[in-house]
Amino acid sequence: MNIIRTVRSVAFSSIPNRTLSTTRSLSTPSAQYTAFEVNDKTGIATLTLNRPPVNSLNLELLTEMRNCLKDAETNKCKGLIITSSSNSVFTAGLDLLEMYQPQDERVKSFWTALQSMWMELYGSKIPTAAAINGHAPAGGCLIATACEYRVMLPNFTIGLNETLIGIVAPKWFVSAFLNVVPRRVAEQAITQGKLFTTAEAHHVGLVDDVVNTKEEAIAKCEQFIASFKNVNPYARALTKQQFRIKELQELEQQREKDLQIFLGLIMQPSVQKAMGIYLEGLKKKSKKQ
Ligand SMILES: CCCCCCCCCC/C=C\CC(=O)SCCNC(=O)CCNC(=O)[C@H](O)C(C)(C)COP(=O)(O)OP(=O)(O)OC[C@H]1O[C@@H](n2cnc3c(N)ncnc32)[C@H](O)[C@@H]1OP(=O)(O)O
Repeated sequence: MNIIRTVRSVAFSSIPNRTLSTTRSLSTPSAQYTAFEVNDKTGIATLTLNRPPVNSLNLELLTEMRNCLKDAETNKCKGLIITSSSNSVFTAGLDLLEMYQPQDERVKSFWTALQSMWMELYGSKIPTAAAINGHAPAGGCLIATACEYRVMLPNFTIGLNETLIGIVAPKWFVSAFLNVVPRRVAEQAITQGKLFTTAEAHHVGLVDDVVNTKEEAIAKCEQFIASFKNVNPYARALTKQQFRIKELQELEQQREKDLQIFLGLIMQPSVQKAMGIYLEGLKKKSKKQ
């Protein structure tokens, strides 16, 4: 696999136009699981999740994602695309190992990092798009629905499958899902823990477009971001905020309560048992392959 490096704090306005190389990626020693590149010509940033084998979202990956999101906004990038370095998994969602038999302080930091990353992405002032080039269960779906636009490759799955693991998708997971699919579809799917195939997701509006390759997916995201080229960025950001402020304020005001509810739920012996069985099943399946 290519080693992807990360750019930090590169002001887009300070990047000269270059004809040969059109992306800039600098390394920072702290970035382990993400690549962050800014296209010199378009000003669009791409955040690539790179934590093999399945990009499961642990504390470190979530923290890196948040830093990249902040950088994209601070550096006035024209938009942000999130994708994966894997050919088959966008992200497998939250790292179950962070929640199974967890250490007290770490699991608190983990959930707090998830809240922060989500608020940064959902509330981002710049246009955001997900190029979903693989499976996107649970936390993967959360990231996709926090973006303004989603394009997906065929024959993968996406959805909030928490109930199948014996856990509950918090309200803010559900509210972002509700932005993109009708309430009746959402209630049925989330209570069932349904994972939609790409075709089903497209049918219900969970994804906006379906294309065959990652390159086409990135191009679609770029087109979406370019569709704002004649729109005042400040007016756009304030307008977007009007649509999203309620969920953001709700979580901001209830962060501690949300954390305590999360801890209370995952620390229940029955939930730990269900998670253990689920993880065991994943490991058995993985060994058979
Ligand atoms: C009232 C309000 C209350 C609120 C309370 C809050 C409660 C908590 C809410 C938590 C919310 C979020 C939930 C999540 O995001 S949980 C994660 C859900 N994810 C999944 O179910 C996906 C599981 N994975 C898969 O289905 C598959 O891995 C895949 C993504 C389809 C990819 O398949 P694959 O064949 O390519 O890879 P596979 O062989 O299965 O896996 C390779 C190794 O990776 C391990 N693994 C997979 N997923 C995870 C994961 N999410 N976390 C940790 N580890 C994972 C897998 O076990 C294999 O490991 P190994 O190689 O055997 O060691």
